[in-house]
Amino acid sequence: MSLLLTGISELTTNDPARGDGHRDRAGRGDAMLGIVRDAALVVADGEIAWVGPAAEAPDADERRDLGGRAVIPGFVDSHTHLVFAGDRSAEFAARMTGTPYDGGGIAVSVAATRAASDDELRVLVAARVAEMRAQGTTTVEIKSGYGLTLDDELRSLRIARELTPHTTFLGAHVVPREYATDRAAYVDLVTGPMLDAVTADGPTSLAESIDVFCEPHSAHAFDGDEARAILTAGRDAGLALRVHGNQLGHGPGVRLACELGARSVDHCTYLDDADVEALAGARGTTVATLLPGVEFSTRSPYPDARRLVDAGVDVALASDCNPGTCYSSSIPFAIALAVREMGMTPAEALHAATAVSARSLGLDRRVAPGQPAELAVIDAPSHLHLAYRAGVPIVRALEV
Ligand SMILES: N=CN[C@@H](CCC(=O)O)C(=O)O
Ligand SMILES: [Zn+2]
Repeated sequence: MSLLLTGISELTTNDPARGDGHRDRAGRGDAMLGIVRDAALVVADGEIAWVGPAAEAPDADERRDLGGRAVIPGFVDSHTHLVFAGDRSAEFAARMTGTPYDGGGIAVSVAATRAASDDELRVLVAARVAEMRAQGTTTVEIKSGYGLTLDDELRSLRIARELTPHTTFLGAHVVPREYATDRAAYVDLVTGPMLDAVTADGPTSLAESIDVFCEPHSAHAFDGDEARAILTAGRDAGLALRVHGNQLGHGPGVRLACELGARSVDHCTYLDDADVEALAGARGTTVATLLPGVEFSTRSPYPDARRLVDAGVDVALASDCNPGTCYSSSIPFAIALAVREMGMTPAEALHAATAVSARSLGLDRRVAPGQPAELAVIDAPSHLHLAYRAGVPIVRALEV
């Protein structure tokens, strides 16, 4: 069964070979979006079968007129912590009156998550994924990290795997309270029995990647040496690497991620020149994933996306949906913050939340024949409205 979608005022393909590209007043272009105006699309068996100008569209079994709306690739949310129970709204309220974030609240979510049943967690995670889809996210990465025992980490990954193939083992989220006086024993547990169990049925059977919260500015997180041990063990076990780095202050996370060939280093809030140079040198391998919902929710300075883009760094945007630093699953919110607060153009922000975040998961997010039909539709004629109409629910996954 094939479906012809017409009435598309603007189709973002993420294929620079398409479209003519436009420049804004500062000379910044949108050629990377590969925009086709007055476009049509044919979808068959869940895949894109044809893309082009409506005037040249072929016939199909069914037709649907989108009434002059814009169509974009579905958002790829490449950084989330959806497997948790409870919330930390009181911690958020305290931050708004000056209490700084230091990662200590993660223990509260660990306790609530351990206490929840499998079915309770399953219902919570499924609802969060549905909430994301209703806002245009069609692909999601989900981390473990609120279990922090072998059994609780495994069940977090199993539940996440029911909803996405893009799962990440984050046993090294923080050192749990029961190991506070013997951090080395916890690193041994993560790099030994936990990692063995995660990869027991084959390297990527339960987790695609391993991640670590590398943050010397938090007493709860891991320093550079601990992070190196965790990441090299994960790499030796066949997992791709992701890093939480440079969130609360300058630190070794970004350079470690670039050195070890991580797919992504996330946060990148505090960067010195050497970090930016390392990221630019790692272009094509390591993506800098910015999470502006975190700076919003922790009252921190926003990362300087303009500096990174101008230096030639691959910059992605993701939500970091989690109960502590950002309980927002909204990629349109992240895009609006990136444009308003971080110096990205609307085109750069959309590209970052689709093509570049996809690359950080090893995916191709172009709208092209043969690609999965992972699309979103905007109740507006162009992608500019994503940031322009901030806070208004105008984008959703396109059901085809
Ligand atoms: N920084 C570490 N992990 C999360 C926060 C988790 C939490 O506070 O519950 C983050 O990406 O910001
Ligand atoms: Zn995170």
